[in-house]
Amino acid sequence: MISLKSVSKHYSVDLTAGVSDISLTIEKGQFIAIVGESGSGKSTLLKLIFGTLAPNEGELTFNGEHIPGPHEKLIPGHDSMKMLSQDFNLNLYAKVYENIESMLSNENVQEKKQRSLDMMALLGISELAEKRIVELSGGEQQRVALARAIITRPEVLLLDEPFSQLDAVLKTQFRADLKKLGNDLGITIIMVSHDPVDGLTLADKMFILKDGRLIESGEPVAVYNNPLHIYTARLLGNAFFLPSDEAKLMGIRSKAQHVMIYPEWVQLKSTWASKKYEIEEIFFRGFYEDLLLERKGIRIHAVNTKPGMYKKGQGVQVVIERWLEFD
Ligand SMILES: Nc1ncnc2c1ncn2[C@@H]1O[C@H](COP(=O)(O)OP(=O)(O)OP(=O)(O)O)[C@@H](O)[C@H]1O
Repeated sequence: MISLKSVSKHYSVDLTAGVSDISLTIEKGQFIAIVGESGSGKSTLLKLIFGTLAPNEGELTFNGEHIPGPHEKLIPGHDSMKMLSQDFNLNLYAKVYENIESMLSNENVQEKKQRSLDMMALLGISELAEKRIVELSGGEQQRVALARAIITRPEVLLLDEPFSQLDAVLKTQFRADLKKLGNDLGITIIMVSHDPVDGLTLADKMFILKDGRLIESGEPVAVYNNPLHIYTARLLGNAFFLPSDEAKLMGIRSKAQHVMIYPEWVQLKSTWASKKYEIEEIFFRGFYEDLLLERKGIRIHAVNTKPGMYKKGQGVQVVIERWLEFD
């Protein structure tokens, strides 16, 4: 439904910045995460899709029709899409329900009221209806902004760093809200986030950007477990990398330059293939421990899901069950 063919956008001040030669498709109802390090072109890509930036080259279509750029429309931004940006764009001194209702036309006042009530109920903010925006917390404001964005039933919701204002608890809640909304309303959601966990937990498909280029894409589980690039592995997980000579000392034979291992691939168990390591440090992480293990001067990490089981300095038998090779 959204299609980009060889799309490039370069900013005149810096011709290396922006995005280059991006081709992709997004299906109706998909939850998409655009992930990449800072400056990789995530926001640029989002604005191109919305139509608030025009490409220098290539073509963008929505349901088969050209996406008009900012110079082709009186009010830039596609009519069937809504962008929820980091500055919530709320009327601070108006009440919550007024902020939400103001998105709808006055043609049918009764329907307008009902839709606004339904939307507040859906997002769990009904009890805030009569409060003014200035009286709300950042997380509550974010929900009102989301209600405003989706009350007009856009086909596509674009989110630029939607969790930036939220603490850990609210973030988890808001993630769940978004996932539910996508499912319940069938909205296509395209989210830009610098936190890979957002993409891994929410997205049906991830697009990985590096230096303005789309270097890989796919379902989160596939991209996480079989990244094509070191960059992606570094971005998505707590992967650690060993040069092949060090990997050899761990019992891993590889012709590639680097071996990449996720801590969860390191198993603490004794088999014919296990090697002895010393627990150099234990980092408590709540429901699990991150163990720093050392063998012949080389350090690796392991996940221990039974905190308290091991002591610092203890020797343990370790099997590295899986690794990936990169040149
Ligand atoms: N209006 C602009 N004028 C000039 N250069 C720009 C402009 N907007 C973005 N850029 C440059 O284009 C590149 C990509 O920027 P973009 O904001 O798309 O990246 P991003 O991945 O969203 O970054 P971040 O995670 O830091 O928000 C960066 O090098 C940035 O400096």
